[in-house]
Amino acid sequence: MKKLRRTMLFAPASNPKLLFNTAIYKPDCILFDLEDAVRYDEKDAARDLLVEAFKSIDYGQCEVFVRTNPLRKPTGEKAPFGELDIRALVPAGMRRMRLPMCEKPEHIEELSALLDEVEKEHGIEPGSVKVQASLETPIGVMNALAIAQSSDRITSISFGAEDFTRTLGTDRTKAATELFYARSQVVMAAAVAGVDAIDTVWADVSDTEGFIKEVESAKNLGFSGKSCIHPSQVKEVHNIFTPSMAEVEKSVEILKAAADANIQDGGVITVKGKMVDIPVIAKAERIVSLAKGAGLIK
Ligand SMILES: CC(C)(COP(=O)(O)OP(=O)(O)OC[C@H]1O[C@@H](n2cnc3c(N)ncnc32)[C@H](O)[C@@H]1OP(=O)(O)O)[C@@H](O)C(=O)NCCC(=O)NCCSC(=O)C[C@@](O)(CC(=O)O)C(=O)O
Ligand SMILES: [Mg+2]
Repeated sequence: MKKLRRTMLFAPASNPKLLFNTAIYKPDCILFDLEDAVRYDEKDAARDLLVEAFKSIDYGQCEVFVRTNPLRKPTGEKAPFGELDIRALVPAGMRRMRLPMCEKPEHIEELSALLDEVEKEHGIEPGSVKVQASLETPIGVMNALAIAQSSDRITSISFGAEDFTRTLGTDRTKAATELFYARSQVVMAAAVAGVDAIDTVWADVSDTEGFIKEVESAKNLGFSGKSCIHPSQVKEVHNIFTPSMAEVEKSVEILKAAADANIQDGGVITVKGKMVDIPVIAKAERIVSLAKGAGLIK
């Protein structure tokens, strides 16, 4: 059954209330942020709060990620907080992290070497900490496939449109034409590497209509889910990324007919006048797997 990552709800780790409350909105994943949503002079306090949260709060079914600070500045020099974040949070229980501003496979290799060291030092199973590489610059997007294939730790890659448009030197528009090539590159790299692709945030919380259009477009492009910044966005994303009961029933019917006709490995039939062959069967299996993951069917 596919692990669903339809929603990743960002919550600044410097906000103690959000450390307690975010799971009640039932996102598939919570993404506690230590990077851009945390003031520079609150980075150490936010990390300390998050360490305590990991030790004392049960997040239930939510998969908990931390967006740490990066290990490197854009200039290539060592960045101030990334290593401190990892050395404090892995022993506290962090097993999923997003690396922001990932630009090349060497960034993942450096991170993986640090994680190897910290896991060993604390007697944690090697490779336990899984990584989502965040591609937020033209060079990061151009290197998407090499990054996605750079380590067994990578289970997903994400796209960050705010930093992407900043570093490209353009504006983020509602039409999103400036993002089309980059988004396509990210989903194709994820498909080739066999990992999930998570789309970027939508900052205008009040514009629900625009948000829904963007989420539908992300799903149609091939993303597995979307980063969210506000609880109100979670339900909309789940609605769009969860198959409807009509789709599920149709898929179950296709799978049953394919099994009865024994065409899983080749051959063609029609179901309700529509052709069913290997790709159609595979898509029906995907829908059934998503429906099981969402608890729609057993
Ligand atoms: C925007 C705002 C301050 C508004 O808060 P407000 O409190 O004014 O909102 P209200 O509507 O009043 O909240 C109603 C109730 O919901 C609760 N509530 C609100 N938000 C909640 C939440 N997130 N989690 C749990 N609970 C929440 C709240 O506590 C209240 O609870 P209650 O009082 O009990 O009713 C808040 O949402 C917030 O901080 N968002 C996250 C911001 C953030 O992390 N940004 C960085 C990530 S993006 C980025 O970096 C771009 C990127 O890097 C990457 C990429 O794109 O992927 C790139 O380059 O592109
Ligand atoms: Mg960013």
